[in-house]
Amino acid sequence: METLTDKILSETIRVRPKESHKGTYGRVCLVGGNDHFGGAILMATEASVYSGAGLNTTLTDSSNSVSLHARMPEAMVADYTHHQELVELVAAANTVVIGPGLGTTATSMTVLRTVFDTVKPDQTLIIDGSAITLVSERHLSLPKANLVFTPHQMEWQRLSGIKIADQTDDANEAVRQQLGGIVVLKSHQTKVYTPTGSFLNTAGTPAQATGGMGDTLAGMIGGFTAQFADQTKAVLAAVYAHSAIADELAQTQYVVLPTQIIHQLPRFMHDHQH
Ligand SMILES: NC(=O)C1=CN([C@@H]2O[C@H](COP(=O)(O)OP(=O)(O)OC[C@H]3O[C@@H](n4cnc5c(N)ncnc54)[C@H](O)[C@@H]3O)[C@@H](O)[C@H]2O)[C@@H](O)CC1
Ligand SMILES: Nc1ncnc2c1ncn2[C@@H]1O[C@H](COP(=O)(O)OP(=O)(O)O)[C@@H](O)[C@H]1O
Ligand SMILES: [Mg+2]
Repeated sequence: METLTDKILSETIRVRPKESHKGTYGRVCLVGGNDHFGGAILMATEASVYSGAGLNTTLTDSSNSVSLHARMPEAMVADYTHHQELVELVAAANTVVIGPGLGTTATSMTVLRTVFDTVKPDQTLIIDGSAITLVSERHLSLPKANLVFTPHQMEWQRLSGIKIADQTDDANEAVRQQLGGIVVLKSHQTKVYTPTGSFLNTAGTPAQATGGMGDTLAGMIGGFTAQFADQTKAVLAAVYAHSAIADELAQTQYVVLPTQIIHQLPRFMHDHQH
């Protein structure tokens, strides 16, 4: 297993060409946030915006619309129960993030099915949080797309059937092969299983153990994959940057909040562009 270092940042985060516009930096569609978990999709969206994705649209419960706009006028917002709008916005995206705060109700399931039925093989689909739980419990078949799963250990237990104590590299990689795509197995030492090898993230700190930290990572992976061509490197760079920023902040902070990581992103990416 390879260890992730700063190198992945300079290999991935490109100096922006002068001749470019918002369309150059990708469209991200973020789907989630029910009437109880609005904060999750808010953090995912903010992470994608601050990572530099050119256009960001959030599909969520209508009760989250005002708070989302108030925090992030940069993002567009639509109601995820409007079927046609959901289909059109998902179809127009380069990257789709589904799951942060989506919940596991009948509405959550309808939204997830619509997204799975709409995505195409050239799109990147990040499956996080409740979406992983729904896929596991309802045995949903997965769409053909560049799939990125971002489970924590309990969500991986649900999805893979491997108990946390038995989550060895060989067992995890075997299930990744069945699923296809990339698996970001989140823990105090996150491991990323990809078709081209496995990677260990030694960055990160217990100061990160706060609700919303994974929602933030999902949004960052959205922003990075929409902008940077090599999808595997984009995922690895997002995973590393998320923890490396937390390590910087933890030098002087007891806890690091997800939104604090988000607000460091433009500065951190500036310092590591190549
Ligand atoms: N502000 C918000 O709106 C928040 C919404 N959230 C959303 O809530 C939904 C449910 O997600 P949860 O993860 O809370 O619930 P889950 O029930 O999926 O997982 C949490 C359980 O897994 C256990 N666990 C074992 N190993 C773990 C590990 N390495 N990391 C994390 N947990 C581990 C925990 O102890 C806990 O019992 C998701 O859609 C998520 O996006 C959470 O992200 C919390 C914040
Ligand atoms: N002790 C820890 N050390 C390093 N990273 C941690 C630690 N605890 C949590 N994290 C990181 O925080 C994130 C938690 O993700 P997740 O459990 O999905 O959070 P949420 O769903 O609440 O947003 C992951 O990226 C994980 O690696
Ligand atoms: Mg999570």
